[in-house]
Amino acid sequence: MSARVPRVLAIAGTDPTGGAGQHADLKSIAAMGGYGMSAVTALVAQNTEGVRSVHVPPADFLTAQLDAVSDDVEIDAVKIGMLGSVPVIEAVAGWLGRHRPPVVVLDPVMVATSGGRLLEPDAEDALRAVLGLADLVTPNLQELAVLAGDALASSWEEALAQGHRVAREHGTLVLVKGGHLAGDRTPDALVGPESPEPLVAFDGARVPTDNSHGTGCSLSSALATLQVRHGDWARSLRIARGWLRGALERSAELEVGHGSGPVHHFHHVQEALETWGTVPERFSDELWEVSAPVRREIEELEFVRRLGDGGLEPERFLAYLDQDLQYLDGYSRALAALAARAPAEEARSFFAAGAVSCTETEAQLHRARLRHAGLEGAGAPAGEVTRRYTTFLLAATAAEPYPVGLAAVLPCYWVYADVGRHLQELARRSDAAAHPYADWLATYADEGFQEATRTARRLLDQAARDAGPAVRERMREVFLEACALERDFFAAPAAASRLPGVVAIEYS
Ligand SMILES: Nc1ncnc2c1ncn2[C@@H]1O[C@H](COP(=O)(O)OP(=O)(O)O)[C@@H](O)[C@H]1O
Ligand SMILES: Cc1ncc(COP(=O)(O)O)c(N)n1
Repeated sequence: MSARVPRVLAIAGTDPTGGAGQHADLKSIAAMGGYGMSAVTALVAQNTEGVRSVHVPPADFLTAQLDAVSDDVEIDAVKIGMLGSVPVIEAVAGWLGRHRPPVVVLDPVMVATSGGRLLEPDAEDALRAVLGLADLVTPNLQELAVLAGDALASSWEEALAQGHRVAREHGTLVLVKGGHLAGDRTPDALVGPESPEPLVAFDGARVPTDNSHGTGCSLSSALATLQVRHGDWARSLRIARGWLRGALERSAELEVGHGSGPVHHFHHVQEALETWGTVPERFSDELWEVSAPVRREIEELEFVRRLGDGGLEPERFLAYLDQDLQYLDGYSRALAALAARAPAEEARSFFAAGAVSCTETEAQLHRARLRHAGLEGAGAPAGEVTRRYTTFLLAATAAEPYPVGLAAVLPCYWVYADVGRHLQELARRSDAAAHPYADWLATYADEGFQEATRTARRLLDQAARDAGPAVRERMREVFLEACALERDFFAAPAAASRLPGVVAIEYS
């Protein structure tokens, strides 16, 4: 199975009402996850009620379109629909001879569901002659009879026999379709040249609707796209049938035209659109907004104000650093736990690298500062807030769903980066000739840290998009709880604290 987006070219006529021809093809290709392209064989003035007139541009112009595509784009599959006339059939056959893509599906369009002729009568032989160029041919019952040179099949068994004859004569697979059978069943079967027994057959109840304009076009282009993905016609047909059934069932929602209306190609996207509507474009924007009061409280803390203006007593700063060092130990473990649970490689690498950076870079910087002040790192026992915050992080990252763990670790990046910007601003405004913490504050504004914050935020938005409403609600709760812990952490050194070797400092 190929993970790439299949590049599928539809060679077909037009339908200005968008339900059949290449318009249906492009929608079906996209609906099946492919990238659709189209070359026009004929311009058809038609609607859901009938075909009014057909204009066939010179065959050379079709060749020019086809060459323009194949000279530039690697084509994974071609779906051929309305060909219309002998010169057009020859142009397509000539091009296929030069640029045969791996998958070729031919829908031998002859007459529209609404009744108008789409193939000149003298072109039937020419069309028969090119059937062998296709891997799969998808005639409806009437077209099958013409290709088999027989009368319209009056039963499913007769249709299968005709399908086998066509398959044997042209050495290709034939999809025998039961859409035009009388009765309330719509079977489809794949028949090969070797045996009249179908390679695979599906049956299903007819969807009670008149909106079958473009079903043949839609099914054949969906099959071409799916075949690139799966390389298995039976599997492709199973998927395409399931999708087309939904498109027929939901066709009335479109309210297009007065005749046999089009099918709803993107019925399966409707629900996704409704879900997306409930998720803000960036979930993190919403989190940021609800956390605004806590962030204001942080900015107003005496510790933060004094750190910003440089007036903070060194003992309190060192006590803060000492607790932060112990916090980093827990944070690093939480990031490692999150990395282990990250669903994709990017997030796994990012958080694993974050865990390493906590212990190798940041903790080392803290230790160096503490040593510089004559203290060994992690001198005081972990304070109550430090313990509460790290326990919370470890529980969220290890035991809650991955998006919730991510919401727990994000404030440490984001609130920290934000507080850092605020502190830098305070430092710039302060008249302290030599700000004692200037170099330390500069690390907050470090571009690498800001970039890491942006990445963590993007990963959270990604996780929120894939999560359900209950998980998003929990993400909101946990994010707010982490913001409150950030506040408490900054507030803690405001209390007197004690580090070994430092007099009269007590950390709460
Ligand atoms: N009312 C319906 N209910 C369920 N499936 C249908 C219905 N009408 C057509 N189909 C399916 O649509 C596909 C196109 O079939 P058909 O209508 O025979 O071809 P065409 O559009 O080329 O005339 C087939 O898979 C057929 O089974
Ligand atoms: C340009 C064009 N191509 C094909 C069809 C067949 O449509 P249907 O699938 O309804 O038979 C059509 N009506 N118009």
